[in-house]
Amino acid sequence: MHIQPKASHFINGKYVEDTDGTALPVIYPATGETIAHLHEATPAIIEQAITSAHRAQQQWAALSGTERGRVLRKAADIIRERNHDLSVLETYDTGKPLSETLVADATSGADALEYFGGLSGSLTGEHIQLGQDWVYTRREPLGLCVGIGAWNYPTQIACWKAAPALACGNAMIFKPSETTPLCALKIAEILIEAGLPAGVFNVIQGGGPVGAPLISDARVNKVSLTGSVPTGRKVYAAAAQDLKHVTMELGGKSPLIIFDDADLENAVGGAILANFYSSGQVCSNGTRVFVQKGIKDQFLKRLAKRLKNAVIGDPMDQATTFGPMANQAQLQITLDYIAKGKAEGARLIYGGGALDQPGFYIQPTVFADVNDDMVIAQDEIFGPVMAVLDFETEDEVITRANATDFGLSAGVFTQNLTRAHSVIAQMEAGSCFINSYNDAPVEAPFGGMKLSGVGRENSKEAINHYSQLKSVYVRMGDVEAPY
Ligand SMILES: NC(=O)c1ccc[n+]([C@@H]2O[C@H](COP(=O)([O-])OP(=O)(O)OC[C@H]3O[C@@H](n4cnc5c(N)ncnc54)[C@H](O)[C@@H]3O)[C@@H](O)[C@H]2O)c1
Repeated sequence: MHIQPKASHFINGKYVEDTDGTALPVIYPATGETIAHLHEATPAIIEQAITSAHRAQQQWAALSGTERGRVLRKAADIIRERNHDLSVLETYDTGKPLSETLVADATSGADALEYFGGLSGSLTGEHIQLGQDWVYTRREPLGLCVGIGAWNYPTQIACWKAAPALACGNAMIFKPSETTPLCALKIAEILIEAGLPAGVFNVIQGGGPVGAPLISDARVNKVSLTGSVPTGRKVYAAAAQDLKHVTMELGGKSPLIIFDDADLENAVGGAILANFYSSGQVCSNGTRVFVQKGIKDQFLKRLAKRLKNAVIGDPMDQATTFGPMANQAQLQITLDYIAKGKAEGARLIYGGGALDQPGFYIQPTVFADVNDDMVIAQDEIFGPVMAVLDFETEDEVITRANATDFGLSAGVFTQNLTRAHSVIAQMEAGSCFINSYNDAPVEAPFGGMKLSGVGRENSKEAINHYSQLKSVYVRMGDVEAPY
């Protein structure tokens, strides 16, 4: 297993290095050790990536959808064959336990490539008869797309963006998060091995200073960002200068509503999945857990008991179910929020501190008796901190659940399915769950309302965000001009 990649960037089908770029250490979150060194893209690297992607796009778009799809499906097969190695790499990049990465990262990326590879041969326009004249539509690619990733799901994010973009005949330059630069390079390598023409998918490294010039380049037609709301505002504003297409997958502070009549074990399990998977670093997490008063005490008791079963430790040990945070900065942000929660008077019922060992480890943490106006109930923490809030009535909880500028996800646990559908229909959120939480199959649209995003990833809907329609009017008779 080679952790140090052959070079920092992957452009025009090859690894490329430019050591003039600022050094980017890759830190293994479980130990704090530096495991690889990469370099931020220089202006020369950025130009090389844009030139090669721009050139390769037209050749790629000229293939039939079926031919493009074959490449994507082959890449999906290779990813599945190498799932173990790719999962180990994802664990090195993020610190997430192997027990998670083996089932949720490369496999999810392969699902996206397989799904969009299957769809690409069926992308068609329409024929609209208008008397003897007619209109037909052509579904055309946007051109050159830029993908910018967050650090929590580096393989999945690269594939969720690349798969629909490439299926539609676009080229892509993907810039992973500067803290998790390794996995996207492997995806680029695999796509070439699967037959993708050189230059159609490129990876360059760096932070905001590398992302910004990509967005402002006139040859770029679309930007798809996964990141925080503040970054989303900047990227959206930069893209707006040239009215470029955007997809924005941003942050959240999602509500999970548990009614008295919920199945207790399922509700507790849902709350655990909604807060502690990937050590809480999931955008759609249901971190405001509204629990109806009648079930509250039992819920907290069972939750605390089940949390004791979390196995915190070496992420490479498959028995481990809770790994470190992805980086030191995020660990500190999370600890600061825990301190705020204590200072605000929330009742700490589980966890609450960092682990005294190397690496960025923190305990899964639960606060009860949280009020709507506490900072821990309002801000996205992006760490393993659950805020439990009490409620009494359905109307009350709907109003309080929606009282946020975010709108990524929402969940409800109840055995009354009429109520479940009615409550979910009133949630101002894009990705919702009934008696479940955080399922993200490629067949389902994924994305947020309000400040949580623009556009949708996955499902047939993503095709609309990586292609544009041209309509062509065809006159069969003579042109009748007024003069
Ligand atoms: N909705 C989703 O699908 C989803 C998924 C995962 C994470 N997220 C969100 O991502 C955030 C955590 O990730 P993060 O800390 O990496 O986010 P971030 O906003 O700090 O960075 C995201 C990406 O944007 C790049 N970037 C920063 N400034 C830029 C600029 N001016 N121009 C271009 N690119 C720029 C970064 O280098 C990084 O690659 C959380 O808010 C989380 O909710 C959302």
